[in-house]
Amino acid sequence: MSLAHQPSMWDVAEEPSLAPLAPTRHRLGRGAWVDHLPGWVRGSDAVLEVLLGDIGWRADRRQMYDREVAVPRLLRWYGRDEALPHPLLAEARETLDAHYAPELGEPFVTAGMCLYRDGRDSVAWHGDRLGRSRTQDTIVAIVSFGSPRPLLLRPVGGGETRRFPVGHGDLVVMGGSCQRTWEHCVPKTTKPVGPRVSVQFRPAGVA
Ligand SMILES: O=C(O)CCC(=O)C(=O)O
Ligand SMILES: [Fe+2]
Repeated sequence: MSLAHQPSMWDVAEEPSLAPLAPTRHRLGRGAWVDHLPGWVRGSDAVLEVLLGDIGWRADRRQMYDREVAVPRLLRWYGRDEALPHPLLAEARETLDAHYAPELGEPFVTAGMCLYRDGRDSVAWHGDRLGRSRTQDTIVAIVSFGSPRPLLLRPVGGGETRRFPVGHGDLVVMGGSCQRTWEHCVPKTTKPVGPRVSVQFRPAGVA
């Protein structure tokens, strides 16, 4: 066998794995906080490749006043009983469960996914307030893959905007009263950015 055909470490994509879950907590005020851990997932390329594949992404439309408009991102929802498309994501959910159980008191059950195809895709200012999160504290954990985009947060009713970069393999966790007392968004950008996939883990009854 010639040397040229021997597999070398350079040919083999890094196996995805998780760094120790030791995020930095940012207290936002009003009982809201954000935990941020850049680079939580190592070797994220293999996960991104699966997420950008044919996993059943849906283009939604919604009513906006008197017209129907395209939702500016693709969506995929994994309910309680559906296997996640990459084992690293199941491991991430288990690790998040163990870490946040003392505060959350219940497991993360669903995984909502958004695919931002380019800078024209976005999510407008909102809180995840469908369900119990409208009235109760909860935790939403987001793992990002692909091109970095910022997640912005601002207090409901106005105030200073906080900016958390969410890049390939980064973890951002919104907790406490964050969904009720703050809003978040991923703005559009005219910069040339590639696709980004956001994986949001939520407890039952929160959306
Ligand atoms: O893209 C993100 O990380 C945020 C998505 C989001 O806020 C949502 O789907 O509720
Ligand atoms: Fe959200």
